[in-house]
Amino acid sequence: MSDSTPLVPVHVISGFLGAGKTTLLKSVLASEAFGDSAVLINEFGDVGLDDRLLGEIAEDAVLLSSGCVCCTIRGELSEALRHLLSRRQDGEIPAFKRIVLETTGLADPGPIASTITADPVLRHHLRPGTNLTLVDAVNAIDNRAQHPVWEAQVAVADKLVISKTDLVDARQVAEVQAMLDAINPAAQRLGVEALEQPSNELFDSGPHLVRFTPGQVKSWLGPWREPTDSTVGHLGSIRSFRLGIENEVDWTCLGIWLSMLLNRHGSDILRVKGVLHVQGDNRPVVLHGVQHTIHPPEHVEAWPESDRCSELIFITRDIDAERVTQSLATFMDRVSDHPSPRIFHV
Ligand SMILES: Nc1nc2c(ncn2[C@@H]2O[C@H](COP(=O)(O)OP(=O)(O)OP(=O)(O)O)[C@@H](O)[C@H]2O)c(=O)[nH]1
Repeated sequence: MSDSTPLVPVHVISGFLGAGKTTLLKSVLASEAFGDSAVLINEFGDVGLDDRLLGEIAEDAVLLSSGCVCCTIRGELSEALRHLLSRRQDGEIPAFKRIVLETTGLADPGPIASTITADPVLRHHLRPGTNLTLVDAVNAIDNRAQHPVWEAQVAVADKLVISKTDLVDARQVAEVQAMLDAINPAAQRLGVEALEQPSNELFDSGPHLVRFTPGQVKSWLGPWREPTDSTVGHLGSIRSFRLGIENEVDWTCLGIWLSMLLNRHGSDILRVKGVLHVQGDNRPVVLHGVQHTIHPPEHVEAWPESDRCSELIFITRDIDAERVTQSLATFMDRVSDHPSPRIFHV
């Protein structure tokens, strides 16, 4: 486990067609806070409309007046990322501190993390960053009903922003918010001002970037909102739940169980986040994963005095809390040499 890393984060702007991704990217590019970014736009089809909207962008990476490097992905993401790195290495483009990737509106951003971590070259230079998902307030309810990828985009988000709130009434915004609470209660919510005046807050999440004070340790898991009765009715197949683990956790045992779970059900475990009290370790360990990928666990400075209970948050498709709780409890019981902790879900 490493405490700090020089790897360049790859942040992802996701959201269904027309949600406002390019509009946000334009604000990002105009903002001084993001002057040292490389921007990748993943276009669907042959004609890159967004790059025309952003200005004249050639197929190869170009330097924008903002100081950012921008290019369009025509082939595989891994190739585009390698190309960007080799051009940086050769001094053809300036060094950059982050990569911002705008996906197509039809993309599931989940596999992007594993594209980076599974590639032996990319993982030496890059790491997955923040998944930011835009949700169009006008069309969210219909999009959810008709396009399963909409739910996947919401489920993997670290941060969610509702766009176009100016075009709907307060009741509709509240309904969209409730829907998001039901799917991904742990994602941080940013207000619409985050789109107009982008700040570092857009892409700051992840254990890698933040040095927590003890009081903030659990806050990394995000604000947990209990789904209300009115939202539970239309949860669909995606659900979220929290596992609490009392007493210290046998890290080896938990690691094996999680690998087995993801190996078998990875495509249905959309997101896992956790803060763990590991046996023999005084510092909290944070863990996060997206689908098949679990990122290397990292230490956080210290626990708050009052609460050392481990927590894992799951967002799953067609897998319920009872099953996961039972599976972990049984595995710990049979495999761990240490007394089994009490495991419960909420
Ligand atoms: N009224 C209003 N319009 C918005 C807002 N955000 C984006 N738009 C408009 O919505 C339209 C689509 O925005 P884009 O930024 O192109 O959306 P996108 O997600 O990049 O779209 P695709 O590339 O097709 O997936 C544009 O006309 C934007 O000006 C918003 O918050 N309010």
